[in-house]
Amino acid sequence: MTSYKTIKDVAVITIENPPVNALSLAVREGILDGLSRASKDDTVCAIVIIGGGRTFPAGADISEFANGKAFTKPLPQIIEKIESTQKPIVCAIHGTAFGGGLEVALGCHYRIASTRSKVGLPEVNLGILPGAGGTQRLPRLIGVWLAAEMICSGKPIEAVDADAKGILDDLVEISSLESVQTEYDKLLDAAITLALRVKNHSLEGKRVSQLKVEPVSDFFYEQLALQISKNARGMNAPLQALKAVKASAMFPFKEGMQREQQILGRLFVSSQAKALQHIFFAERQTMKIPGIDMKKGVPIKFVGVIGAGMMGSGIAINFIKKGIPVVLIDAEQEFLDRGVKAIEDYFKGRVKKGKTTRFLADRSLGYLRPSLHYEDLSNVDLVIEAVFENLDVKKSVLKHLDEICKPQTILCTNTSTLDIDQIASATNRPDRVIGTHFFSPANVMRLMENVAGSKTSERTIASVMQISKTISKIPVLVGNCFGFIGNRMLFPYNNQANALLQEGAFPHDVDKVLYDFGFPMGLFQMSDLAGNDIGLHIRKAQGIVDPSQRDPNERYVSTTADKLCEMKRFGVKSSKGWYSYAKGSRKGRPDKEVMDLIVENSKAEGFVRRNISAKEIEERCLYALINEGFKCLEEGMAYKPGDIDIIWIYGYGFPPQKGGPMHYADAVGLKKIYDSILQYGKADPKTSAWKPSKLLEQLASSGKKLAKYWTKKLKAQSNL
Ligand SMILES: CCCCCCC[C@H](O)CC(=O)SCCNC(=O)CCNC(=O)[C@H](O)C(C)(C)COP(=O)([O-])OP(=O)([O-])OC[C@H]1O[C@@H](n2cnc3c(N)ncnc32)[C@H](O)[C@@H]1OP(=O)([O-])[O-]
Ligand SMILES: NC(=O)c1ccc[n+]([C@@H]2O[C@H](COP(=O)([O-])OP(=O)(O)OC[C@H]3O[C@@H](n4cnc5c(N)ncnc54)[C@H](O)[C@@H]3O)[C@@H](O)[C@H]2O)c1
Repeated sequence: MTSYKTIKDVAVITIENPPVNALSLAVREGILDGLSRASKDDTVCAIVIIGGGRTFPAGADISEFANGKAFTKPLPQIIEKIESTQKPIVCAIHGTAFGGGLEVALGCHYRIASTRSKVGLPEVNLGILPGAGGTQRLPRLIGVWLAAEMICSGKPIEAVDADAKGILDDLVEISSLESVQTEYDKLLDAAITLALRVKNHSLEGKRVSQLKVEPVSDFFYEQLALQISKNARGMNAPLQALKAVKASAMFPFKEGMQREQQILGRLFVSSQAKALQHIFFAERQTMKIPGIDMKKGVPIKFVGVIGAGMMGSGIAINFIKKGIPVVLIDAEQEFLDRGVKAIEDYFKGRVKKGKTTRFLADRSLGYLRPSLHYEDLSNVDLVIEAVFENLDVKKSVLKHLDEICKPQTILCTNTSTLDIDQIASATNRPDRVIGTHFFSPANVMRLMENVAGSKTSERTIASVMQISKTISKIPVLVGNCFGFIGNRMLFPYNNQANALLQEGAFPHDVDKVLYDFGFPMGLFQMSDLAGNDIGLHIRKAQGIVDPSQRDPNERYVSTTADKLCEMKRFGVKSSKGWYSYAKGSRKGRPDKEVMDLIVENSKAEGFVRRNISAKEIEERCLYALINEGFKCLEEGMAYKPGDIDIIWIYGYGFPPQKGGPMHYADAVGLKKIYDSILQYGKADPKTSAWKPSKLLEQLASSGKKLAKYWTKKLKAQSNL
């Protein structure tokens, strides 16, 4: 896990724990061993600590938090040992020196970094704080203001910025074209040169823990706490981290460290830390699917996008930003021009905001080729259609593509609801047809539901999952069912919100509960933002708007939603929907007209309105959502509970500190949820969403947790 060598009388401790050199127990032991050897060897005049491969450690080994290994030879002790070593220690940073990695660097006496590297303390994103002295050393090095900002936001910074802030002693210029090996060689060279230069220098002023912290006024802490409460609403760790930073300015180092460790201890066992660490791993597990070998994917070097509308133009941006050429097709010149303009405007905006340069923006735009002719797609490796949501239109587009594209081309559909198998049946290559469900805005939202049809091949799945990663998306493979996973689960959740209106609640009551739970906005606000006509369109396609076509045994909850559309209350775009909006504003106000309509409809539909508690609103919306998640798992439409959590966090704003709906279900207790579902179902027998999932029933009665049960199940499958 570490190696040791000497170069020109400098001991070099190299951390070798790929892929990110996490500071596992074996690494910590290796560092201790290296320090001891170097201290004892009289020929060694200085020490360099460097990461092997592509990076300096990206942090403590997160998997050791759950199994308790983090407490054996804990990192704070190792860093204390580094700092107190009598020979100068130079830390050489490339890649990402994050969390414990940066804390190790802060324990070293000198720090140099490649200009390509990044440093940061992202622990708050995992529900904890920099717990190896980061909250005490960083303020001593760069001052409370800058340190608090970095620690409480968790955002990494570029090496050049870190140098300007005073974190680094020197930078090693590395161009973007140089290989990681060249970067490593140059960095090591510079580190040894620096080590030899300072070998006889006193370490006075080089041990960061001995530096003084300039106190700042309480006003600063209050302002930052306010900002944190707004930007990281509902998250505990950033505010607790701020307390630890404050301690650095109030107490000597040793006492500050005690405060840091006390706060860390509390955060470590918090439900938020568990949830956020679950999300960290779940996000990285989406590519691991039983029976799919991701290495079987074929490289995608040339892409076609059909439909230059809102989704098509956003989808095209993802590829050209990564230098993958795109032919963008539309049926009409006017719509093609509009799509191209939207793409150009996007890049102009980025240049204006300083997020890219004119040169890079032009280079990306150079990869875009607008066209009205399908024939220009004859050579692409993959095509994504984003034309109107109509089965016949999509089938005819895919049939045409099947005739024009080379036989290996993968044909993707961005449908939100339609059956992938039916769309694939229009082609002679159903094995190469797959759903790629982007979320709007497609160039911003990181989630992609990739939908496998019954005939989609392993190669097609692997290719699409890989290209999704290449364009920086978080791909989740899902099964082919109505609404896939995200929208399918949205239906019962939304259904309960509307049912609550019939029984006594108003939109702002429901939305407040969901906002307080941690969603960025409630369901009615979301519906107003997306456009209430979308829901109506779906209900019409389901044939449930016309009372004569409805199943009399299923409760209909959308009378008010339907009437809102009749009244042209489509939402923000028409300045009125569930709420009313001042022109140009997205902040809605409760509207008497809507409230009267809700009361009138309740009466007409035979409900006696009652006060509904926040607890009931929360339970009904969330438990209906969770029950559907269980059904997706038992039907094999979702492969892992964590996949569902990722979809809901990245696609629908489920609060990450609660870990996603399936993690949250385990935290609440499956028996409690199951019993409540039975109770709500008894009171409302005409809502099929209350029919409990078999899987939920089985786990609730056996007292098992979903996460454990599923991990065991997947293990058993992979051993078959
Ligand atoms: C007394 C108590 C003592 C406690 C002291 C606390 C000390 C400290 O303050 C706490 C920390 O450092 S907290 C940590 C603070 N640091 C952070 O929060 C940084 C977390 N890491 C990242 O942000 C990203 O991984 C990078 C940007 C580093 C690389 O991105 P990329 O190139 O897209 O790569 P990728 O796909 O993301 O990962 C590749 C593989 O590495 C795995 N893995 C990664 N980091 C890991 C870790 N720390 N650990 C374990 N594993 C880690 C990852 O799961 C994946 O595994 P798989 O099996 O192949 O799926
Ligand atoms: N809008 C969303 O929020 C969203 C989210 C996820 C998925 N989707 C799905 O993405 C698809 C597109 O949605 P949108 O909102 O971008 O629609 P849109 O109406 O903005 O764009 C559709 C474009 O397709 C073009 N088009 C229609 N038929 C064509 C054909 N035969 N050949 C070439 N071009 C053709 C139209 O001219 C138009 O420019 C739909 O299937 C939709 O369900 C939409």
